Amino acid sequence: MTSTAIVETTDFSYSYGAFTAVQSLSLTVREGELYALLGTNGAGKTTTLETLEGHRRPTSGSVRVLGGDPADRSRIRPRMGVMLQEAGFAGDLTVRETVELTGAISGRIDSADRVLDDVGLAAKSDVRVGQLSGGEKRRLDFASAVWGTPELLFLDEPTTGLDPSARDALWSVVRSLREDGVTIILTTHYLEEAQENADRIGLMHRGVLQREGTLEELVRDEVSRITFVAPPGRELPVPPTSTENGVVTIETKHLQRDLTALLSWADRESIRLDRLAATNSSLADVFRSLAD
Ligand SMILES: Nc1ncnc2c1ncn2[C@@H]1O[C@H](COP(=O)(O)OP(=O)(O)OP(=O)(O)O)[C@@H](O)[C@H]1O
Repeated sequence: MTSTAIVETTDFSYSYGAFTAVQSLSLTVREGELYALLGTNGAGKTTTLETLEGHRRPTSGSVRVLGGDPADRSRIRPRMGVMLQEAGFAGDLTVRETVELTGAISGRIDSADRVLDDVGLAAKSDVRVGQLSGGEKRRLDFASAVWGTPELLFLDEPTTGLDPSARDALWSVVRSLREDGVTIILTTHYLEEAQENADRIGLMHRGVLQREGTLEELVRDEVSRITFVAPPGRELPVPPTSTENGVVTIETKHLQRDLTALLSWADRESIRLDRLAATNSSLADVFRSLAD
């Protein structure tokens, strides 16, 4: 990975009137990275994306995209693909006409057959956009964003409304774009998608970037859980965090050490640990710790 900053914000804030939606955000996304901007509802993710895309001017602070001002449309447009939450295509154009029109506006060169095939819309190319299902419209949004392989791609909740196979197909296109070196900024409420695909993750809450790092860095300080049902009245080798309806829960930051202690003890004492499960800390745990 090279060290060129593709997106760089310094102390960026955005206010809607008296309400500050994004507060002092300093963020750097480097060339070839997939950065997932996650957060609670109303955290300021879309406002941030819309500013990076050049649709809003920062209230204060600086925002640089591809080395300059994102509002400089003629410079940025050929280099950037954007999949908004709602695109608003003209309903009377066909799928092919739409993707060719938005492609022409981008200034990048591509073929409608190739792009529509990639996103699974080849069979719908002559259908009018107004007749598409919600999920098919999302795929058309995606097709327009990836037309001509932009250097920088914004995906705002790209898989919302997609069925599991359409979701897999979208991620397979995203992975091949990554192989081509495309820098991607994503927002999603599907944490497992960020967990699987992002190089780095930023977590926003109430306008503030609260945590940022790789998945490993983010979950490092969260607790893992061991649960089981053990015969009552036996002293456990690791103190339980809670016991409810006979199910013992041990919360720990040392999963391997405590699980080894527990299993060795059970083996020595010939104790059966029913319904034994060990769960690693996940992004969902980090996420929950954000919200009050
Ligand atoms: N046009 C607007 N006028 C006034 N307030 C707005 C406007 N657009 C957004 N907001 C407010 O700004 C805050 C941030 O909104 P934003 O859409 O950026 O959040 P988000 O993180 O994308 O949320 P979600 O995950 O729910 O889509 C919210 O409290 C929202 O109500």
